[in-house]
Amino acid sequence: QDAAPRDQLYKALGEKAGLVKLMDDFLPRLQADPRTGPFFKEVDEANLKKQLVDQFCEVSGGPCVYKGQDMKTSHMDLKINRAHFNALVEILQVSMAAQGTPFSAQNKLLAELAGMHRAIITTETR
Ligand code: HEM
Repeated sequence: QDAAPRDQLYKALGEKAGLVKLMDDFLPRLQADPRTGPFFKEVDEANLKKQLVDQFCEVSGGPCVYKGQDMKTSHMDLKINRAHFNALVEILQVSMAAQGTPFSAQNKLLAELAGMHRAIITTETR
């Protein structure tokens, strides 16, 4: 059997245009959800969107190079706990489902991102 091409997930996410559309849906949901909204009140939205598109593109095997800060540095002052992290993952899944992303691709992307939890979660307190 041939190995899956390394950009298979990127293609399933609809490539760059699909990721831009995903972020157009995801960021407003993050802002509207009471669990995550407070974190995103004063962020530079255009920059965050660009960084997320590049990061998800790279993580999914696409032809992008993420040039933002590493996950530890960008989240260290935010006091993110497990509940915040899980809420973001849940909202991302809702967004991917709304885009019609195939379920297997949803799960592959979430598995990649789940591996970043140690860098992002910095507190046990609520
Ligand atoms: C797997 C989960 C996550 C990923 C992949 C992720 C990814 C990113 C990326 C790529 C950036 C941009 C960094 C830069 O501009 O250099 C960022 C910034 C940010 N993230 Fe996350 N993040 C995750 C979880 C979370 C969670 C759970 C929260 C809060 C609920 C959060 C809140 C923020 C905020 C507020 C910023 C903007 C920081 C600023 O501009 O000062 N992130 N994230």
